Amino acid sequence: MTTFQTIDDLESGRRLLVRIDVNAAVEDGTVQDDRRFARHAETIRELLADDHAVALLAHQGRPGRETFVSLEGHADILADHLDHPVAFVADTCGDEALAAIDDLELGDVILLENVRMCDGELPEEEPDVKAETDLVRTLAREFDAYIGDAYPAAHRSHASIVGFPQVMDAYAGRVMEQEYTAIRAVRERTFDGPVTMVLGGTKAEDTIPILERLDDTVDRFCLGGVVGELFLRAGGHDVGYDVAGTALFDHQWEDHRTDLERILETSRDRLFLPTDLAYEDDAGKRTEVSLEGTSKERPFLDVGSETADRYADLAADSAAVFVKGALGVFEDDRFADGTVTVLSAIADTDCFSVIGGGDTARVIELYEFDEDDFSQVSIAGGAYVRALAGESLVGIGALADNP
Ligand SMILES: Nc1ncnc2c1ncn2[C@@H]1O[C@H](COP(=O)(O)OP(=O)(O)OP(=O)(O)O)[C@@H](O)[C@H]1O
Ligand SMILES: O=C(O)[C@H](O)COP(=O)(O)O
Repeated sequence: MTTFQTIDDLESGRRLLVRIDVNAAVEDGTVQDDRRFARHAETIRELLADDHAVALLAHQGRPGRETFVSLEGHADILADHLDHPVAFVADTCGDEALAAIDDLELGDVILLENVRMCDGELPEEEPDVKAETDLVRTLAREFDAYIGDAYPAAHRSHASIVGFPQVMDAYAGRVMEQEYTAIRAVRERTFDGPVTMVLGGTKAEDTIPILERLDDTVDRFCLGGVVGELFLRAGGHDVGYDVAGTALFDHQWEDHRTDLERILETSRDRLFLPTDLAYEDDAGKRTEVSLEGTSKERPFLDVGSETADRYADLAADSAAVFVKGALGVFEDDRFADGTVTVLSAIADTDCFSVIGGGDTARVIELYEFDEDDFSQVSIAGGAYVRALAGESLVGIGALADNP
């Protein structure tokens, strides 16, 4: 078992650099979901109770995307959860940040600007390369210790995840510790009956390794969302094309076509694909169409009800169900039916269930599911499924290697 120091091992009254992950859905510049904030607030609250000074480091979105915004609003949300001031600093490792860090006193919390605005944070590189970045070299000397709490980003070999533990005393925060322990326990379980995985969402790069690596654990994969459409396209159907300028489909098709076609060929008996899809008609209403009636001129935004019912039956008949990624654009309630139907079936049975995905976990709140109806809800997406598939996460490895 991987072992790392946790915040239980910290002496009180230290100056701490704490990497959290409050990356959230953002619309028109505003954060739409506070689940990750609530979880990290637990770690920060404990650190404050032990009289530490806390500087938070976090990211939001990726350069070039609409969700790549400042963390100013995030500081307010965090302060609400903590019921304690969180001062936002509009700089990450320049003079303004260093001045704010200099002023930091025990019991204070500051949030530094989006770390992905800093040179050196991206791209993914080896930890020793990341340790040499200006970001790490500059901030490391300002603190007594680094706390790695960003479990949802623990699969990314970025400077703020793997660089600091190379050069600083490092500890896991509560989110890192709890999510790691919970997924590890799931991996060790065996189930008396079929195991089903519902895979949707937008990221083929997260889904493809799961399909390959969970081959002997999962008996059936129910596919939907953008990923499901890409598989349908690999099977020769007229879906999975960029028709609304999103660059969600065609780029992923170019990058992953060979894998999609190969997996479809080799795992056909385990893959369940949509047999109908839903779209917005000219009157703005949800309309469903069977696969024979699809056209590449139209965006599909959800699986149809025949597919949703079939997936719900498979889930209800399972000993365990894992969910990653939504089956449709659930943020629009016209296209939430697929995801909500399947989650309702899972909630209504007593199978073991894990719901993961930073966006997907939002469905629970938006559609008023009771979290207790699921065995576990992870705030992570890519990290959760990689860990479930037995991959080691670089962010965990970095904390474990810390002397
Ligand atoms: N057909 C579709 N077209 C466009 N977007 C879709 C479609 N189906 C699902 N989505 C979108 O997929 C998103 C969830 O996918 P994502 O890959 O971000 O999954 P996640 O695992 O929940 O999150 P993360 O990996 O970021 O933690 C939702 O916001 C939903 O709107
Ligand atoms: O939301 C996530 O999955 C993590 O914060 C990682 O974000 P990324 O996929 O942009 O690296």
